[in-house]
Amino acid sequence: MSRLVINNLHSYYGKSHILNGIDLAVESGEIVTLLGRNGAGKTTTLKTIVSIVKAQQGVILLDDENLVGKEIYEIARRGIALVPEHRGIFGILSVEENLMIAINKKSPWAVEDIYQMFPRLKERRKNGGNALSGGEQQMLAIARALVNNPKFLLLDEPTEGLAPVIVDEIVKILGQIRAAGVGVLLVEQNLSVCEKLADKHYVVELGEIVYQGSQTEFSKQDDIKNRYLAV
Ligand SMILES: Nc1ncnc2c1ncn2[C@@H]1O[C@H](COP(=O)(O)OP(=O)(O)OP(=O)(O)O)[C@@H](O)[C@H]1O
Repeated sequence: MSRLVINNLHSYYGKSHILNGIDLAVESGEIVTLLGRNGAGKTTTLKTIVSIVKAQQGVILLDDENLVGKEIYEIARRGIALVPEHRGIFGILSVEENLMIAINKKSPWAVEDIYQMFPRLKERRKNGGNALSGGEQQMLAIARALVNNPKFLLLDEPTEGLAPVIVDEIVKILGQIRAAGVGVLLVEQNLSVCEKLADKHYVVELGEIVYQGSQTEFSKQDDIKNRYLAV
C-alpha cells in the first residue's frame, strides 16, 4: 500500500506563477481525478509531480520520501509514470518493440498479460506505432507505462478525441488497473468517464484546489460543476 501526497505545491513557467499551492493525495488502488477549465493548471500539476516542471515550493511525498528536487528518471524509477496527452510512443517501432523497450523485469505485467488486457494491441503487435489509430496509440501508451511496473499512473486526457466505443474500452482498462492496486491520477475532460470511474475528485482553478470530495459528494455538486467545469 503506497500513498502519493502533494502539499502546497508551487511551480512556474519563467516568471508566470502557475501552481499556487496544490494539495492532493492518491492511494494505491484508487482513481482520483484532477478537473478544471483549460489553463487551470492540471497538466502542469502532472508535469511537476514527475519533475518535468520543477517544483519551487512544497512537498511531493511518496510514502515517506520527498521527491522534490529529484530528477525525472529518479521519479520514474520510484514507480510514478506519466502518460502524456500526446502519448509519446515511438512511431518507427512496432507495438511489441514499444513494449519491449519499456519492460521492467520486476513488473507483474508481462507482455502476454498486456495482450490479454488489450486484445487490439495483440492484433496489431507487428504494426508500427505510426500506423495505429488514436485509440490504439492511447492503449499502447498506457500499456507501456504498465510494463514498467508503476505504483502510480498519471494520465493526461486519455479519452480525448476517441470514439465512444474506444472510450468504453479505456474505462474498462482503468478499472482493471485500479483492481491491480495501482493508484491513478486522472486529468480528464469527459465528466461522465470521471464520474463512472473515480473514487475522489479534485477541482483546480488558477493553480489552486477549490474543491475536493468523494464521488458520492461530487455527484450532488451541480454548483461546482457549473462554476468551474463549464458543464
Ligand atoms: N510551456 C509553457 N510555457 C508557459 N506557460 C505555459 C506553458 N504550458 C502551460 N502554460 C500556461 O500555464 C497555465 C496552466 O496550463 P496547463 O497546461 O497546466 O493547464 P490545464 O489545466 O492542463 O489545461 P489544458 O486542458 O488547456 O491543458 C496556462 O495559463 C498555460 O497557458
